[in-house]
Amino acid sequence: MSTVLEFRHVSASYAGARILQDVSFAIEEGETVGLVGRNGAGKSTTLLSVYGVPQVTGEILVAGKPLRGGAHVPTSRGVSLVPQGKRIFSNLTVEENILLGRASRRHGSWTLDAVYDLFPNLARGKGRPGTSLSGGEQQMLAIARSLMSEPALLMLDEPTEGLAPVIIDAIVEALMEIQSRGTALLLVEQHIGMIQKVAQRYLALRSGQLVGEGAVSQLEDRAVQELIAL
Ligand SMILES: Nc1ncnc2c1ncn2[C@@H]1O[C@H](COP(=O)(O)OP(=O)(O)OP(=O)(O)O)[C@@H](O)[C@H]1O
Repeated sequence: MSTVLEFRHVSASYAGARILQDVSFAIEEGETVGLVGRNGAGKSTTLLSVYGVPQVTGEILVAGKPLRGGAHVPTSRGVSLVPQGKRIFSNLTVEENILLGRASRRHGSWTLDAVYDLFPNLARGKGRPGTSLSGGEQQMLAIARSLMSEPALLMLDEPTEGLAPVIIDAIVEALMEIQSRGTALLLVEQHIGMIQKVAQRYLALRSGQLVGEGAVSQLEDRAVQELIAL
């Protein structure tokens, strides 16, 4: 099995303030990993480190090779981020927003038809402005856009934040479908239930340090819950 993303002794800071400290982990092809921890633990910073948003030391490897260069590099090598806040463009239609994801196109099976099969609501609203969709549909749109780059690893930053339970169920189902096609997922979520449904393994951050990792079944353990203060 090969590694899609690896952090080796990664530290990250914003304007000299250290946020992540000596974080090391690896994500294998096709697996789903939940990244948990309380507010401010450094979960988003971990995802953004792949794009060089904070200042990073240590080594980040994508598909086994060290990452260097511009922000497009992770995407062209198979890592895509669905950011917190979705970043849907209001001046573009739903379909135009989806097609933006093709900028770094690799070979694969995520065509427009395939993402419309996954999210039929997007097909029905494809001519509408992206931001006219509901919050849940905009989240689906952000996921669809990322899939167009044919990621080997899709990273999602709190994809269910602020969504109703019925929409969360639809997102869970879609993530399971994406997973069944062999895409690895790195999922930042406050909803532990969501991680338990979708992920096989968890990584726990506290104050910028990796303080635990293991099978998701261990998230029930009192000791683990106390560690990450869920
Ligand atoms: N652009 C930035 N400049 C300076 N500090 C930042 C910046 N972004 C995040 N931080 C700080 O880094 C720390 C970690 O934030 P981060 O967003 O990674 O945490 P998180 O675990 O994702 O939390 P949340 O669940 O609240 O999103 C916080 O103290 C935050 O204030």
